[in-house]
Amino acid sequence: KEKVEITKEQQALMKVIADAYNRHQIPQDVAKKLLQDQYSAEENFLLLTEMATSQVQVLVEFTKNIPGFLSLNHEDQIALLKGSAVEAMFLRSAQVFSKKMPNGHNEVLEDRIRRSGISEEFMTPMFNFYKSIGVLHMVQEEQALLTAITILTPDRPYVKDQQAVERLQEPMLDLLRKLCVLQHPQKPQYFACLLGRLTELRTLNYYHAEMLTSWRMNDHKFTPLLCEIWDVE
Ligand SMILES: COc1ccc(-c2nc3ccccc3n2[C@H](C(=O)Nc2c(C)cccc2C)C2CCCCC2)c(OC)c1
Repeated sequence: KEKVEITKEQQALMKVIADAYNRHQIPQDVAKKLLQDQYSAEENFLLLTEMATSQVQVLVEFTKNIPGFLSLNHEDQIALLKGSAVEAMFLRSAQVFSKKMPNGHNEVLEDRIRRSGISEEFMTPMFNFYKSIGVLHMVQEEQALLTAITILTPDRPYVKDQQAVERLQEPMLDLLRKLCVLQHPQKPQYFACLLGRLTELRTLNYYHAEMLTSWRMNDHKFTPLLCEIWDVE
């Protein structure tokens, strides 16, 4: 039986990533807001663009705390952020969706999201992903590492020095693997399962632009930051 040990430097890395992740979180209040009222498709779209815009801003702050990220080539830093922002948004949404709330609130939240204005065809892939994340019951550290690993994906479009990104991603993967063995000893496949979620996450990239342009309303307005990050307008 392999004895898994987290080294001193891995403990330090975990602390840096977990602290940065906790510091840079949008409050859960979007779920509370959605539970309070049933908004119109227009109001929901506005809420979505506001949430997504602030999510990109906190993602940049979180990424700056990833050891070594700021020493990457500057164009590559932009390419990594641009390439992972949508996935980080869905990963964050999945985490918010999976949070256990008082009786019936999770069902109300799902219903509000189903009727938010998003078109029918995208609900299945989106909720399938949310539920596949939910059943994993990830701890904060795993969520933080998974977000860092998503950002540090070497084969994003336009990344020039992929090796440099791999060198930053590898220690995160190694640490996450150890954490999974220690946190979920009864689930030897847990680490592989987490990485499988990242593959599922990439498929949502293909849908996101159409999810937005097909939102049940006319004249979809986006912030300049979202035009940069989302393939819209
Ligand atoms: C591109 O299309 C999307 C993306 C995300 C969601 C989404 N899934 C959610 C799961 C739980 C809670 C809220 C959830 N959201 C939106 C939200 O704000 N996501 C969110 C963001 C954007 C940043 C940070 C953090 C979060 C949670 C609500 C925006 C207002 C209408 C209802 C969805 C979505 O739902 C239809 C469609």
